[in-house]
Amino acid sequence: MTTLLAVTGLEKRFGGVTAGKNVTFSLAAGEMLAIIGPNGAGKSTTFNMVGGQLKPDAGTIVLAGQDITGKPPREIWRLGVGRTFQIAQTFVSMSVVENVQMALISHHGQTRSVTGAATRLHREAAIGFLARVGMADMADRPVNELAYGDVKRVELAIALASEPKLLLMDEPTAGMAPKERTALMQLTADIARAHGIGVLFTEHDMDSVFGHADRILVLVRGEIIATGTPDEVRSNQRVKQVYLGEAGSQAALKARRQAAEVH
Ligand SMILES: Nc1ncnc2c1ncn2[C@@H]1O[C@H](COP(=O)(O)OP(=O)(O)OP(=O)(O)O)[C@@H](O)[C@H]1O
Repeated sequence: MTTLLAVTGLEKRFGGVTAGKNVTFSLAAGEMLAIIGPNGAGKSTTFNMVGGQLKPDAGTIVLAGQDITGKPPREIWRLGVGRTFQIAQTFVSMSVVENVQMALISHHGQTRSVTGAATRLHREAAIGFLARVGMADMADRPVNELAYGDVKRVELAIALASEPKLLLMDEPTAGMAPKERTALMQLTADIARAHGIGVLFTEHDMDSVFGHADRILVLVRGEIIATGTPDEVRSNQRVKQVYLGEAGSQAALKARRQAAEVH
């Protein structure tokens, strides 16, 4: 598999706190990589260094052969690192398709030239992205009338509209019911594989992680203590000791079995 993202020796300190220490990993196109670990382990820090919101103290981040280390977020986004965001309150009264059109307008750098014509621009392309997430038939509904799981799918379509090579998802299933979580993660994995998009995500929900990640990276106090397939990570003794515990390990096993039934 081709390496999409290569992260080498990232370091980040906040005063006396080590939030990243020799963080090294790679991610292939079409791969779902989860970062897990206890609160304060450095998951968001790692994420934000890849997205450009934080500058690493040391180390390199290479995306599709291009060094993006320490570049500003907007440039990193332009070079192909997308991110899912909650739809802002100001946009929820707009329709589903208009939200995706706005993302396309921004992606094509047309924000300044748009006046009142936004409703017509990129409508077809926007519906194409909605079709990818199974929301084309809801295109003209206002976002604030949708069920929460559907809002999450629209957020995914918005992120896809910038045609990212790599998609960052920070706790994508937070606040969702278990069934909706599975559906969103499965949809994300299908899209990632079909379009060769790499997905880096953090998640506290063990079912989402162990059921849908291709590989998992375990961070503790800024350091990677294990990387591997869900089964390798689940049965790793150190991970069991310092993070999952017996209950977490059992939950992970259950998630693996459920995922195997679905596939
Ligand atoms: N801007 C900052 N200033 C100072 N300390 C910070 C800052 N951001 C993070 N930290 C510290 O760095 C460590 C790692 O934090 P980070 O948010 O990356 O962890 P996390 O794994 O994402 O945690 P959580 O699961 O709670 O979201 C923590 O000790 C945190 O307090």
